[in-house]
Amino acid sequence: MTGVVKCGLIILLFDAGLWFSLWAALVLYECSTCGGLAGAWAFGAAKWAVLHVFTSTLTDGKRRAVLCRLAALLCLLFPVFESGRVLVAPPSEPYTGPYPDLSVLLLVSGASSLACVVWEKACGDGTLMKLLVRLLKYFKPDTLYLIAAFGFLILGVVCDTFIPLYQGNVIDMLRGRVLDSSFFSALGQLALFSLGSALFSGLRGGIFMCTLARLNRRLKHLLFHTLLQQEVHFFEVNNSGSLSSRLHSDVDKMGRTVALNANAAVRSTVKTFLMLGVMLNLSWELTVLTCIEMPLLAVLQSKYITWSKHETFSSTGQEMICSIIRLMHSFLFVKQELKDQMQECHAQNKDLASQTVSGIRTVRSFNAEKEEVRRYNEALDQMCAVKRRSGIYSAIFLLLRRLVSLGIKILMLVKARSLISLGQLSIGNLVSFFLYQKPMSNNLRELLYCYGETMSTVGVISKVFNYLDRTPECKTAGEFAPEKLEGKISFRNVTFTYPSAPQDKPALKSVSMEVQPGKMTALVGPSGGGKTSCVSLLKRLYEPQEGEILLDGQPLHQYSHKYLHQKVQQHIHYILYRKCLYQTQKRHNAHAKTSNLQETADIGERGGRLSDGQKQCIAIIRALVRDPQVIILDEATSKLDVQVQHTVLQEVLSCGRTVLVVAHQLKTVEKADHIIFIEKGAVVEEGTHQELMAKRGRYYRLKEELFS
Ligand SMILES: Nc1ncnc2c1ncn2[C@@H]1O[C@H](COP(=O)(O)OP(=O)(O)OP(=O)(O)O)[C@@H](O)[C@H]1O
Repeated sequence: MTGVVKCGLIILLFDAGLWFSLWAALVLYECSTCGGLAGAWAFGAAKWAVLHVFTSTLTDGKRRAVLCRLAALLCLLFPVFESGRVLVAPPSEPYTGPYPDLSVLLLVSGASSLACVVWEKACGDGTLMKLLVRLLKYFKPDTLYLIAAFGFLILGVVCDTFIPLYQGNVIDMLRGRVLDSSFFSALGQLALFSLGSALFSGLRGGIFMCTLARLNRRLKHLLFHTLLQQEVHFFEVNNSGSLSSRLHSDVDKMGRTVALNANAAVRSTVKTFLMLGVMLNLSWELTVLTCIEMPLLAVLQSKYITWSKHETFSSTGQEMICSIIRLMHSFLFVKQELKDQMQECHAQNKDLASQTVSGIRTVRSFNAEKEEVRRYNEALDQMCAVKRRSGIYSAIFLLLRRLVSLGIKILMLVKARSLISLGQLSIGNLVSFFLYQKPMSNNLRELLYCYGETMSTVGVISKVFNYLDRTPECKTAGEFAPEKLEGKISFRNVTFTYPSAPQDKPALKSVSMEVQPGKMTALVGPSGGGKTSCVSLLKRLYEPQEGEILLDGQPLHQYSHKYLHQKVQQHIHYILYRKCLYQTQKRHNAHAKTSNLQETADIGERGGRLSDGQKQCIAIIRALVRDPQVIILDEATSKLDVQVQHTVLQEVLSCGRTVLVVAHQLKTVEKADHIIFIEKGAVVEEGTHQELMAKRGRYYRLKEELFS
């Protein structure tokens, strides 16, 4: 048992002692009255002062917020409740003050402890509250909608609350000899409240849904925008699946949690208090019996949790108090856990099926159909097992819940019989009470469910906020955008290590090279030499750790982002829409000459119905659409035949463009004005094809190796 729980119990006992002292004094001095409401408040205030000192002594002066809250509740709940009761439903005899009543003591102690536990578990270290407050700020543009929705919610709840009361009144009137006019007026009021409830609930629901849709749109837009600002390395360490899940399911979930749960929590809280007031007014004895049902169900639930973890009903020997403390937190959590598992299984199954279908060519070539079916079967079995567990859970819990409800109902009927025979309760009142009982339990259950749901989204909300708060780790672009660009590129002592690679394994080591404007320069070398890394740096996908890259003598990062990416283009196999293809086709006749693509042709998903050569043609021509001054071709023509390669290169080299070619086919680069040989991240040799062949160095040997 934790120290705080021990202290809490001692405070509860001490408070009970103070109550008993008051009652003993009343008996001793034969007082029939104790100052009425003023007496209740004076007793509460005096008790608060004593409990405050006692709590400080107990905790050696260390202020424990939870214990202070408990002391305050123990002292103030009673006078607040009594004042409300006397003001709302004045008793027939004058109120005498704090009277000796054990049920009052138990009720106050129980309600205070429960409130503290719920507060402690719900707010904990304040993380949840901070996250929720931040999330609520995103609702700011919809403040008016929210005010309207909550207004309708409260009106709907008030109407809802009075329906059973009027139903009971109408039933009472059916039995007695009452005037037609009173009967019809009660019926009219009942109809009015029912209509009001339906109308306000409908309006509330509609406005909440609209607000939620607007919030989702806002959050998704913001998150998508933030994600697209991140550096490339971010996308290397976060896979696309998890980012897309953040963007879609997580944002939906967090919006839904706050909007719907806040809606449900406010509705249930207001309803609970209103109903509790009416029920206490009808019969406090029956109300106490009703309130016992929920904690009992919670105990059953916690027992089930123990059973589901150890697969046995045997007692774990845990102390009762500890399990009660954990109770509120764990209530409905098995269900939540199973729900999470089920979602995970769904996602896995979906992922597996879509991976297999999209990679059907690979599956077929490896004759892996049977293996894929087996894997899918395994995933389905897992899903079945979770569903079975969930089914067993539901069946057991439903049975126990029904038994508890039945037991409580029998007790209530026995008590109601004696109250009716004593003339303290009418049949109509009893019917009203029963009509309140079920919604009351539902409200409490809904409150706990909202709490569970909100707790389960803490992780989701903080993950989304982490992404929203993330500042990209790349240099911000400058504003430089000259009218004329020659296209001269210089690498000066560039050293670069990929963020995800070990620091002692640089991809480029002190690379210095020049790409002359209006000329074709080729980067060649063995695989993994560093050619693509040069291209990535030129496109500012990464920043070099040392050295600099200049474009027409200006550091790359000084250029405006838009300008740089308009003027320096790389062909990329990035098939988006067919529309894009035909825009391209209109501007470049070369497309018609090279790709043989018909306007009506369906290119399939991600251009799956195009040949590799056609894809390369489209990629090059699309890069040309923006009329760049510098064009990068990284293995861009490897799938084209010699004739088409020639047409494409002619098109690319027209208009005095600077062309940087990366190719393994040395035939392609022979025509280049300048060839740079890169190996192990360093420039090994450079010159024209003839110069390098005459030199008989690495270029010559690579060509010989390829030829042989
Ligand atoms: N995203 C990355 N993260 C970490 N290391 C990388 C990454 N991309 C490339 N590398 C490493 O950097 C080195 C240079 O790779 P690069 O892609 O530039 O070579 P390349 O010459 O273009 O090879 P290829 O001709 O096969 O395309 C290699 O050792 C490679 O493993």
